[in-house]
Amino acid sequence: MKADHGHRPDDDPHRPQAHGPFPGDATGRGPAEGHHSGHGPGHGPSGGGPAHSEDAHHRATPWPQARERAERAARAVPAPGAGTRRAPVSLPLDAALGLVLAEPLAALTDLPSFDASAMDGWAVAGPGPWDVRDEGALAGRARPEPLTDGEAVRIATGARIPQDTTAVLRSEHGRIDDKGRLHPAREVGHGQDIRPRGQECRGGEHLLPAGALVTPAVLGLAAAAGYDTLTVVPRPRVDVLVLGDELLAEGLPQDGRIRDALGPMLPPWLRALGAEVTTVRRIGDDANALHRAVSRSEADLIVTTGGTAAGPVDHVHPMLRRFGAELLVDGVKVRPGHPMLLARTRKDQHLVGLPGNPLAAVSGLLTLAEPLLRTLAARSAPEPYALPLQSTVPGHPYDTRLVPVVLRGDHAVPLRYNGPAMLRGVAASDALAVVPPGGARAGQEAELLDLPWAAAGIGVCFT
Ligand SMILES: Nc1nc2c(c(=O)[nH]1)N[C@H]1C(S)=C(S)[C@@H](COP(=O)(O)OP(=O)(O)OC[C@H]3O[C@@H](n4cnc5c(N)ncnc54)[C@H](O)[C@@H]3O)O[C@H]1N2
Ligand code: MOO
Repeated sequence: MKADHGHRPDDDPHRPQAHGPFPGDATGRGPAEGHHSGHGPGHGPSGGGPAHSEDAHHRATPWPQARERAERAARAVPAPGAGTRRAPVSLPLDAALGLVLAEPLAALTDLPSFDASAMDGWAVAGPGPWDVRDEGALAGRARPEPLTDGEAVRIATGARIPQDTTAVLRSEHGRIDDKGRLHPAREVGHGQDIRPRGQECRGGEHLLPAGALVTPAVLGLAAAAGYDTLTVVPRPRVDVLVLGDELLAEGLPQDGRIRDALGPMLPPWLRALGAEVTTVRRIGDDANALHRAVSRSEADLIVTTGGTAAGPVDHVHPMLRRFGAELLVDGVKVRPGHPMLLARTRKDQHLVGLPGNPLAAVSGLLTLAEPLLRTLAARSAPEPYALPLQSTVPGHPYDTRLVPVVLRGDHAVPLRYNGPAMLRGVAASDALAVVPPGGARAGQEAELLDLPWAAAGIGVCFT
């Protein structure tokens, strides 16, 4: 399929910009690289096979709707009670990081669970000066003896307050005279520097709602509130099937064969999107192997790469037909990545077909796999945000473009090397800018899709 798709981008009348630098684009564009913006189905005599006819283009879903459909598809998976969607699981705290609470986090105790000192100093009873007891109260010790009026006892931050304490005097605010009596350097208010039991919450109180993301702070709160395990929505399971006979797993590209870029890229990216990657298989251009792999898969989502177009060995559409799968999205009005697709293979299983061109595959990942996985994992959508573009980005006449950008101050700087077969731009980028049909001028705001590691760092988002 890779030898010749029969497309000739340069012939395309809808190509919005010739090769060459973007007007006003400081970063320019990669050498001799188009974004295939116009080699859409049915344009010109070399427009491709039947799957790429005018019809195919009309069938294609506008980009925003494609994302909504992917979300809706996940919402339509029947709830766990019906025996399909995976039931919530109880996991030790550290294993729950990055997942979503399946039930509200209710405090298992009052917090603090006893009246405690907020400062190092003395617990005092009544107005000073006070007689100081010999023995002090340290954090973590059992209940200290009650104080009597006019008495003080050394106390550490976090230690239990003796009964009848009226305040804590900070160590820097007290002075002991030569007779061993404690004098306040300033007035001490009633209850000062005492953290009363239940100040943060009462036992049973809801601290966080179901649906909250388990962050490191949530793990801390859960531990403080008495939890050893958390009940969370399990990660959706994803099987990745990499198609293409031309792909090499190692060494230098040679003899017309190229390195598989998606096998190494997709599993960690999918994990960053909250998935558990259960299988990664390279299955060449073998229609039967593809059929077998799909029929055996028990994953919530199957992701295939390549084979979405209409070449002689593009097996994804025929395989889906053979399965009687329901095509929910068959092509999207987005560049790169327009042949991407979403199908329902079973009532509790979906398939996202990513195009083989690597940046087109990224586009499909963010357009279809991200909303689907996010919704299956019960995570909320990131707040949409936009920044002005530092330079003009030409658009496709009808389709949305996704363009790698770096974020510099309050601007998004479009990157070169953004062609569908290139990863050089996206590898250096922080986000993809959503460029509407017709393009965007310098200074115009563009919606941004953050790459999952851009804000959080690799260590955080890949756990
Ligand atoms: N007649 C037409 N041909 C094509 C059209 C079209 O509209 N009409 N669309 C083009 C577009 S756009 C894309 S994108 C590709 C999508 O094709 P497939 O999904 O069938 O992908 P392949 O043909 O298998 O591969 C395309 C390209 O990507 C390379 N590739 C594939 N897998 C990998 C991988 N794992 N790592 C690195 N590179 C990979 C492959 O060698 C090809 O060069 O179709 C166009 N054709
Ligand atoms: O331009 Mo294709 O849409 O590379 O994905």
